[in-house]
Amino acid sequence: MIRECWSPSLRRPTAPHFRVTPVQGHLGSGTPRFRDTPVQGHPGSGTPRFRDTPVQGHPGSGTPRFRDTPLSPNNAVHHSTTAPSCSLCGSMPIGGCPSRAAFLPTATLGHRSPRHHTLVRGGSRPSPTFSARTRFPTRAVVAMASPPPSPITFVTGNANKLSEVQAILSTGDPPLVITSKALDLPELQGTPAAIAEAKARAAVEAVGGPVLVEDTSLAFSALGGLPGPYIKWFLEALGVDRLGTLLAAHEDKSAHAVCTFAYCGGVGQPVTVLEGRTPGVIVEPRGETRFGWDPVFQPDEGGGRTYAEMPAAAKNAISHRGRALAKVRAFLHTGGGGGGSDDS
Ligand SMILES: O=c1nc[nH]c2c1ncn2[C@H]1C[C@H](O)[C@@H](COP(=O)(O)OP(=O)(O)OP(=O)(O)O)O1
Ligand SMILES: [Mg+2]
Repeated sequence: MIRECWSPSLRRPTAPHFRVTPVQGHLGSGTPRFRDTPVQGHPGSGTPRFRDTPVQGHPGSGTPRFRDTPLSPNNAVHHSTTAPSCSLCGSMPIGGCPSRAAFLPTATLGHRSPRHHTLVRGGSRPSPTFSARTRFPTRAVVAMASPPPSPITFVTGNANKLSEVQAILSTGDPPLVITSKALDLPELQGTPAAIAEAKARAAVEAVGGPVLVEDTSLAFSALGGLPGPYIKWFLEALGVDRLGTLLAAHEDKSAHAVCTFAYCGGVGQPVTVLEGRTPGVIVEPRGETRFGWDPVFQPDEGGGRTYAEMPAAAKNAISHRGRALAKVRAFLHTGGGGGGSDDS
């Protein structure tokens, strides 16, 4: 079986730009996954973007590290304000609602850096039910076009990711409706595609319906692609100011940001993986320290600015996340997600 995806700019596709090809026997899942296989004429199709690399189970990966409790509609309204989040990586601490926010011990979150999750506005500790780490706006509803699969839930523990995804999907053509759920899913070691797929499988078990997840990498050319999907831990260990020291001994400061989305329509259904990437260089930090490694990543197409120096819309227009979401939108709106598209 081959599914085909088209450029998002084409409402009625006329020419396939890439194919989403099933791959068997990945991670012992028993069901095929799909990988995004470059074909003729697709930008960046010169080399395969995914490699099938066996992934070993990561200790403790079998279960989510944090539990979450579904919010009632009332809660969703109550939490409609912006939740506090880690100023460095965007992770959201317990109590996304400012009126109920509380401190969460750094160790509980697996964050070793004291700069993470230390500032959370007042309120008491949540009830034991909320051993999950966060509450945050759980409704990311935007205008609905031709409905892809019923509500798609974007599962992430990162408030900054969520807001970028909301902004991109709501302004895109066609717009896409998503809801969201704050869960910190287990992350395996392996390729970005393998990690994203495993996150999707964990997410679909937790949500029970169509889910979208993503995993973000920052790959340094001089280091053979590392930190890659492990950037989160390097960022936490070094802080954004010292991230560049990893390249101190190298002249080549080039890097690329990669966003790997994985979509799964339901429990037991195949996972589709779609990737966006943006090339750039690692520089001394410049701009607002708001989201992860934005201050040290200067995209080649950014006019000399770092991501952190760019307005949100400018970043989204060329970002790894924007590019990946363009593919996600095209995939879903051409019936790839199993929803009611008439494109055949
Ligand atoms: O556009 C971005 N600009 C700057 N930094 C970024 C970006 N996107 C992700 N990041 C950071 C967040 C995390 O430190 C690491 C990715 O790790 P990653 O596991 O994908 O994210 P996460 O754990 O925060 O959220 P999630 O619950 O969706 O896995 O890079
Ligand atoms: Mg993560």
